[in-house]
Amino acid sequence: MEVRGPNLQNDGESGRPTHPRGFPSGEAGKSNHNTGGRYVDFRVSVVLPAGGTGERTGLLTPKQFCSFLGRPLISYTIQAFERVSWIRSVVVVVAKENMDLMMDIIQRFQHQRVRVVPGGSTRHRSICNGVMALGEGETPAADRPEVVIIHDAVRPFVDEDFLHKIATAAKEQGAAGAIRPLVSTVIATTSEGYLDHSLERVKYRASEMPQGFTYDVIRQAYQRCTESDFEFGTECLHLALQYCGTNAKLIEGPPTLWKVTYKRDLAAAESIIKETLSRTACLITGGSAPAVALAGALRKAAGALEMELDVVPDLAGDNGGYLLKEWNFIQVSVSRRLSEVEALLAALEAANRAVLHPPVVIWVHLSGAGESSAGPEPSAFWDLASRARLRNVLLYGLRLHQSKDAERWERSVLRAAEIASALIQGRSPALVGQLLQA
Ligand SMILES: Nc1ccn([C@@H]2O[C@H](COP(=O)(O)OP(=O)(O)OP(=O)(O)O)[C@@H](O)[C@H]2O)c(=O)n1
Ligand SMILES: O=P(O)(O)OC[C@@H](O)[C@@H](O)[C@@H](O)CO
Repeated sequence: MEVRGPNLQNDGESGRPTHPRGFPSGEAGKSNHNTGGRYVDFRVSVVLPAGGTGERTGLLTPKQFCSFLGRPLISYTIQAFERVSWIRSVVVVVAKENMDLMMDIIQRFQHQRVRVVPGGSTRHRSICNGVMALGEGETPAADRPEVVIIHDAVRPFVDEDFLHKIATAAKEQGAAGAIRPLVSTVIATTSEGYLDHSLERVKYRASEMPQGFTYDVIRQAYQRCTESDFEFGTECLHLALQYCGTNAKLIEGPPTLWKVTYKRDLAAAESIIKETLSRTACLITGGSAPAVALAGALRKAAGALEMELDVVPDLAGDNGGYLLKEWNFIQVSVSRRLSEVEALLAALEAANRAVLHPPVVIWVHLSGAGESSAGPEPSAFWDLASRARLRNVLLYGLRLHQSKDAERWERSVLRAAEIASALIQGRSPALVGQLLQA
């Protein structure tokens, strides 16, 4: 039995899944927006095993459902994949008793392209259920993934570049896996608990996730493996080699690929999540051409500052998910009126998240070339920011005058990106309500 999340549908035109931020991915998984221009020309789906109980944390709540800033760990992992527009679908595998909880998380955080299938008594059984779900029933061959990425749901810090390396290598080699240097030496023990021998550490690596496989390889591996594999195995790469003769390409991954296993890992994950909160923002254009043009320039400038901007025209429909997932917003207005940013503040209040962590809102007033660069009454903006501050929202103002001189305009945009990045990183109460000039 599988349960489909909301809108597990295509964009209605091209048959491609829509990007979770409300605009379609390019052809055949080509990305056409802020994913660094990465794309693949084959179909990729993901299986996230999340059916465990997390015994080693010592907590009653399975670690994948432990929350940080009001959001379960698994939601952060799913979003890491949602940001990758060339991934067509995500299958989350959870214990039967957690299916409703998982569906609630998908609905609440408006995750797209996600479906939920029941797990098994072991990790391999859960992964197998996820893999089989990708091709079961009447799924036409043309809709089946060509590559399946398997990634533990409790490894939330995975980036698109590495996913791209794994998926590409899996397509070429049949299988690919992430590895990391060993931190401790591996030793073999005798049955009496003494040292038997130690392994030469330089010859070994830790097998991590994500891993990638062609769909045929991983499906065949699970069709052929034994009950003992299902019960005691921990390595999908081994199954591919043992049962398909497919030797995985091993790719050293970044240190961020670690798995949340013990209670201390949850504290580390929370700290990293908080630290990365200031590296993304949702930029709302309001749909006007000058604002959309500014958004593109700001996104490029912000990228150089290691900040990722997701650009949307508004927060209607699927984009409403930002109110639950994003902590930083940039509202661009070509009018001096504060109505658009007032609407954003009202939506944030309705989402009621500020008690956990103060969201940052930067109102950018873009005055057009040839117009007066006068902004709103400073006192009106100050009053609005003061009211927002009472609701734990940090509102800053930034005025940007569109210059006809291309070089001068480019410098202004870069300065605006630098100021926005500094405001988001700093979250300074002292600058709340100020109308800064880029
Ligand atoms: N029957 C299982 C067991 C594990 N997993 C998933 O496999 C991933 C890695 O496994 P692990 O870290 O061992 O998770 P747990 O089995 O939950 O941890 P523990 O061994 O401490 O109980 C986790 O996302 C876990 O939810 C799964 O889908 N189905
Ligand atoms: O064994 P556990 O279930 O704790 O964790 C799973 C890990 O073994 C697995 O994620 C990697 O080693 C790669 O296979």
